[in-house]
Amino acid sequence: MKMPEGARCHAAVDIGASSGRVLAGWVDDGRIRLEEVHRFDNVQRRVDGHDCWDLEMLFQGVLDGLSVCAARGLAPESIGIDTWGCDFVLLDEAGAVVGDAVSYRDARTDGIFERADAALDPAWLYARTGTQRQPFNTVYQLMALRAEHPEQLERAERLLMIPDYLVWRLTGARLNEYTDASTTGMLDARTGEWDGAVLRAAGIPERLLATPVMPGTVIRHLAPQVRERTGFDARVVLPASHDTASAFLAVPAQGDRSVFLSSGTWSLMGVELAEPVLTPESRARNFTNEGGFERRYRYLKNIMGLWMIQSVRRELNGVAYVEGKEPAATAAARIGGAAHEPYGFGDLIELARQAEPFEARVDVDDAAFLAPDSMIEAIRDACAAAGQPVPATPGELMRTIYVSLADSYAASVEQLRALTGRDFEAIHITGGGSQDAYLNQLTADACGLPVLAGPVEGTGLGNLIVQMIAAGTFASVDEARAAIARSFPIQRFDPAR
Ligand SMILES: C[C@H](O)[C@H](O)[C@@H](O)C(=O)CO
Repeated sequence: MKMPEGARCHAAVDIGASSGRVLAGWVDDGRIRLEEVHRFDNVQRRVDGHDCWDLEMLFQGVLDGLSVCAARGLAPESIGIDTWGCDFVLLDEAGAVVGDAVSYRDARTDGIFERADAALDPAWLYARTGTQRQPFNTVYQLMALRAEHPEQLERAERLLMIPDYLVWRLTGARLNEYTDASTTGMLDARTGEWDGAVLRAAGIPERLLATPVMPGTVIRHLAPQVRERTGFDARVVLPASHDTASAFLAVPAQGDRSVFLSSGTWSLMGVELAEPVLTPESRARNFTNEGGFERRYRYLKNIMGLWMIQSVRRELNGVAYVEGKEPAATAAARIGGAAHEPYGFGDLIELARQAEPFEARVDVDDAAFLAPDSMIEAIRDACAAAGQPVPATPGELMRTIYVSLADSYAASVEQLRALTGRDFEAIHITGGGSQDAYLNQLTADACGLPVLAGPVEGTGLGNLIVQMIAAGTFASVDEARAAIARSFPIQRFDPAR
């Protein structure tokens, strides 16, 4: 696709748990155009007994992508970065990284609630922060770090979330962006400021954190050494740095009768609200109140998502999730996996279809599925423990995941109705998972609502529209969403009953 002369180009750096992308985007004749200019791997490695992100690899991937933009004549006027939430980097006074960027799936927070709850009463914490209870929330990761390496917290001067860290590498600005800060479990949900009482109770030094900066803020130009490497200059603008915040912005819905589902490694299902919901009922259902663009709230549930499918696929294909960890092989062999290797996602969907009417259900939100040595065994064990049929083939295993995910979506929609008092007309699914027609149909059937699938580029697109709003191309999120609706195909799935 050729960018017309005079079009204003922006670059979205969008990094997920297994890969990163650099997208160039512009508006042409009222439609948003996108081009993926670069894709790079995001690999975790074992460092000192922990699963860690490779920060250098990520930063080089960003620089490579920006250089490709310039080489293709798509030098952007602004750049925004979004990534997954909860994970962070510590810097010392001189700007050296302290410790490692440990992944949220690392075992350091196993059993953390037993160790943390006395200091951080869960009901008290939820009433202040409105953050769902997940062992990998930044606040719990920091408590685990303090127990293992108190010297690191003492040495550290600043905490940057992963996108903040990359912004710092690009510009030299050390800041904390608001939407990603809201995944930490340390923000006051009402004010959007760091909650001093929570920080003190958790033993986290307040000096680590700076006043959260809102998405849409223009930060700085690229640092001189970065400019030299990329071959152009640009402003770095804060998008909604948490990828889920960006994904929700890209949902082409108007009004408040839609459920949003950002479908990728996680399934993030919820709605946009003007105020947080901090009630005991909301806590009991483990809904989270994450911060969004223009202080809107993303009221949602983190559902285990396509991670279960990705993990089974890796296991069947004998691929390790973390470099340096042996992939589990025996479980794949037990269900006849090796016979068909390598499996693509399309193969697995087809096998699930062929396994119908097999049905077994697991609670996809069970912590047993967060980072098991073998996802295949974890699912089979959960079925056996619940007296369900135990999947014996890759197809039956896939059916179990699909049916269980659709059930979990249906339960979340019911809970959203009860907790928000809203009635819903449709479920909008964005992200890579929106391409899975099999899951879309199961979701429509289980929820009894039409599914509107697309755009596939949820997170990157949301990143771009905040840059476009900052540049004055769109006057509002509603205007940008209307442009998304006319720019990308949306596929409809009606419930069978
Ligand atoms: C830790 C998860 O990645 C996070 O909670 C989720 O919201 C996300 O960032 C999905 O990409």
